[in-house]
Amino acid sequence: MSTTATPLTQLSAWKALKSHHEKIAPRHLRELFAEDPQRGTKLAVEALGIYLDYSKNRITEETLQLLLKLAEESGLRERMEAMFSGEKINITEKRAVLHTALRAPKDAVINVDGKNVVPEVHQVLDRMSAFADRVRSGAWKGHTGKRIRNVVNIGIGGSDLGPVMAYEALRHYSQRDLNFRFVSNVDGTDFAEATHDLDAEETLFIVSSKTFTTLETMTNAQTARKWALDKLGDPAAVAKHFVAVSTNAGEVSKFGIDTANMFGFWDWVGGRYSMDSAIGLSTMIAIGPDNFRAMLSGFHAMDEHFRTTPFEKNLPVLMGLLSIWYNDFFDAQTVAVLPYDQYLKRFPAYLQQLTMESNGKHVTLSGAQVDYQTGPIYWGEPGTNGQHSFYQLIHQGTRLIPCDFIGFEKTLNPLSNHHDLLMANVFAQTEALAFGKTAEQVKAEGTPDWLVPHRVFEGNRPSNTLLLQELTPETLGKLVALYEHSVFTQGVIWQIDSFDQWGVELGKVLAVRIIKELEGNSELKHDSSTNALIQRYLKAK
Ligand SMILES: O=P(O)(O)OC[C@H]1O[C@H](O)[C@H](O)[C@@H](O)[C@@H]1O
Repeated sequence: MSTTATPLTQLSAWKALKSHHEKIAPRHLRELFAEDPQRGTKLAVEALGIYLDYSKNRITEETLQLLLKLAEESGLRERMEAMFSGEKINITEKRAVLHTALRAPKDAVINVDGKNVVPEVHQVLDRMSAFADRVRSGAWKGHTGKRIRNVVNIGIGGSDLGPVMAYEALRHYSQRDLNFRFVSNVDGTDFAEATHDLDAEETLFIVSSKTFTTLETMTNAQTARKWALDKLGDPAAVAKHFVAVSTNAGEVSKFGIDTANMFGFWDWVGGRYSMDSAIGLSTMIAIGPDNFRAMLSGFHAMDEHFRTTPFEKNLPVLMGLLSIWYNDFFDAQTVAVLPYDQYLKRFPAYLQQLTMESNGKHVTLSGAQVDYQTGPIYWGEPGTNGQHSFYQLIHQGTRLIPCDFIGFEKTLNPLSNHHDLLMANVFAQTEALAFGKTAEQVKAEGTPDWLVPHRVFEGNRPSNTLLLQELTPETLGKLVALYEHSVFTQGVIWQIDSFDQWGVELGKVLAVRIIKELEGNSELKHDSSTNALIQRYLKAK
């Protein structure tokens, strides 16, 4: 694959956007809405039951045309095809990027190095389904003959965030007589608190790690093994209480898990794109194979939408382009993701890895230093909690924070008027952010002059509103894939490798060196700060 492209800032659409931005920056959303009474429905798209209202963005028709031209000039269409067809677009690791194959239908053909990967994907899904059914029905017994009541997923990064997010998101659909826990942090507290009330005879550990070498996960897995064997006595118990999810059969056997109890995946699945591979085993046990497959069909529907829909109606492309607009032209540093659904409470955390590990890059595919900003910081909390915490800064602070509001037309828990109150807040927040409140309006309310400036809302603060029908496994699949492809769109435009994560390495290597120093008496050869910190810790130990 060629890595030489016209530098981003030399593209004609980029240059045009630069000067266009000067025209748009002083314009207020109040004026833009006043100029076109249809704006609120014109700048909106609906696809796959997802309604994206992007009218409350600081854009005009011209902005949109220029952004769409930027996507064309960046070769988005070709790069998309390269990804979907299994080209090795992760150039620094020489790997294909095929999370889309994980949700492809059985009869699809997707070749990697001349081999169709789809049959293997479905074989693993079938094995997962059979296993999940046995755990759910109680047919799978622990070592002492008791049925499994607790499922503990041990993993970190992509081997944790997807499973936790999906479990929380789809809790409504989960089998309620099974408990699910997630252990990720190497801090012993995480394991201790997750297991303190569990009976080992009824507990199944899923050790999830793509590489099966990750320090945190291996440490937690060893601790789990000891915890289980201390209570169950017999090393043969491992076979009934531990299964592995990994690409590395060798390390799985070394750990003592029979590869018959291993569910595999492939190096063309990135960790942060792996929740619908075998890494989703805990999700499948929770919601059942049929619901899991419904989730995969949601992912697939969004894949097809992304691949086949013209850019101007393409949800991930539009969202990706809007993110570029604020990040690169307005110098916005962050994006707030605000789901108005308690079940999506871990969605912002999940998105942090997806977006920031993917697009937190400072060189282009050819290794040149970029001279523009790449991935913004993603953050957020579910509404309405965030409103009583950090929204103050979004409304009246000095920074521009584009927001994604996510709401559902129907609730899964219709208690009195809760859902109306929740949704009223979504609509009120986006309205307040966009239109604010002028000094005249504040004065007209009888506010004393000295207080007026404090109570003025400038407005002109942009947001997207995503309105979905109902939170189902299928909808979740669509929503996650929407963000995956938005991240891809942005990475293509920035000309970066969105699929490696070298930035995680240095800290890991240094930690390994320091672990030895904490255990032994070796001489400390760090800088004066690191030396002093380590010495202080060693003294107190
Ligand atoms: O699944 P594992 O191999 O254990 O990796 C877990 C995580 O750790 C790494 O450091 C990467 O930064 C993540 O992308 C990955 O998801």
